[in-house]
Amino acid sequence: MQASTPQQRLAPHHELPRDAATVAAYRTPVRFARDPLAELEAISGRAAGAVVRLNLGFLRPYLITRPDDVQHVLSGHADRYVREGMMWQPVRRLTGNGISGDGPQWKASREVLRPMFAARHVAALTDLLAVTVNEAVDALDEHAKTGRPFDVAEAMTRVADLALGRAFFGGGIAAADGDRLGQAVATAFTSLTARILLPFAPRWLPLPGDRAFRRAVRTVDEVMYPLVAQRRRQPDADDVVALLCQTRDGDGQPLDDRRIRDDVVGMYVAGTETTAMALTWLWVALDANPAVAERLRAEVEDVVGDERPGAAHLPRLRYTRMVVQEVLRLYPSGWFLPRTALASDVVGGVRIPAGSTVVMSPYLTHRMPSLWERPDVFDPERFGPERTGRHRFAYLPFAGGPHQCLGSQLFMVEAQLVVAAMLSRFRPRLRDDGPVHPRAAVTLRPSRRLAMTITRRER
Ligand code: HEM
Repeated sequence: MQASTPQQRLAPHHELPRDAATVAAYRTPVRFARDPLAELEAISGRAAGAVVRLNLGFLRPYLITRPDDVQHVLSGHADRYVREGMMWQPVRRLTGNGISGDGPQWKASREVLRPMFAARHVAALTDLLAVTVNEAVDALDEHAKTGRPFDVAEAMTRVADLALGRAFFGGGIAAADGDRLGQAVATAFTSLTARILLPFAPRWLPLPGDRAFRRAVRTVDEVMYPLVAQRRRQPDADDVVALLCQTRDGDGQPLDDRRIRDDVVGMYVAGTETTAMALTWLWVALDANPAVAERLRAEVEDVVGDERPGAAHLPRLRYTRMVVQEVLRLYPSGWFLPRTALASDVVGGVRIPAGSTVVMSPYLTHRMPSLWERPDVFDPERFGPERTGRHRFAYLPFAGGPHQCLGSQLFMVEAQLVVAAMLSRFRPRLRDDGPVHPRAAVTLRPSRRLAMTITRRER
């Protein structure tokens, strides 16, 4: 028998599972509370891809960043990990247990919803999206006339709300109800922060934000249920609510009102804030990278010129697509993905006991120096056609595995249209109000308000 070499003895697959090194993040509570992202980035940098356990005092999640390990949890062994605990429990009080849940109810919802996001359907939706985006960007013209700055995040939220609103509700929702729904969902989300940060607080213990949350959920119901009733009376309408009203479940039964309400709200929650924040970061990235902005402007000029951007322009807006992909690398709206382990497991050589919380973070994986050359540099060329061979889970703004985002194609189309509509009409500039960095909320938000001024493009 041949003796093993030291390298063979050290090879990870020969090692016995070990306990994770624990990082006492609670020892630096002030730093952690002030800027959890920066702390997590520092911890992830020191761990260099190893699975570590964060001791946050009240919660001790395992942090998983290496693509192989992320793939293990999200895809290869996804059946061992569920969306329970941490942020999921509170979110579900808004969205119910369908598409944003897990288990059989989630599966049934996913099967019903997936065909609605197939390429064929997205292509059919593109014209509607183009009209919506063009209208929303037209509305900014007043700022070009007056020179008055506007809040970028608010403007992008409006575009995202309108776009998904039209796709989901067609003309079936009055503008005022659309605004009420958008605001209620946003309020419900922000008022959940305390519940998300204190996942073990019992339901009976009042926390800040609880009342606002309950009010917001009531508003969501007041808008949604009448809408479902209306669509049941108009079965030929062509939008997502109408399609759901016509759908039968696996047993051939129509979907009940509650299920339609839950899945539409679940998709709305998943798709609006994420889109709005990604579009907001886009302008931050362009402002900080004038050479990229100039090349983008030239592409839009060349492809769109004086026309109104639409489906026909999209295939040629190649650099635009690369820029959007790079925005999602540095600023992935869905920056953390928590799961609960159903059974004990071994990930990256580390023992994960049953019941543990594990957290994957596209934000951290996208910034690992072992995966990305000069990870802090904004460089759309990373997504050029010749760049292949990357690990599937090195880049995961839309996650992966069975819960992979349903709206990724819709988002890419919308983002290309927004860039093209903005740059074919305006020259945008952010007001210089000092540095801005990502702040961790349910999505990745800018650390301060961002004021934009626009002037009309000279023809
Ligand atoms: C920049 C835009 C977006 C980002 C970064 C994003 C990101 C994500 C991520 C990371 C997940 C996986 C969550 C998990 O694994 O627990 C997800 C799921 C989901 N996303 Fe998106 N998303 C975006 C836009 C959209 C849009 C426009 C829609 C439209 C409806 C949408 C609908 C969904 C749905 C329904 C799920 C749940 C899928 C499931 O669990 O089966 N997303 N998204």
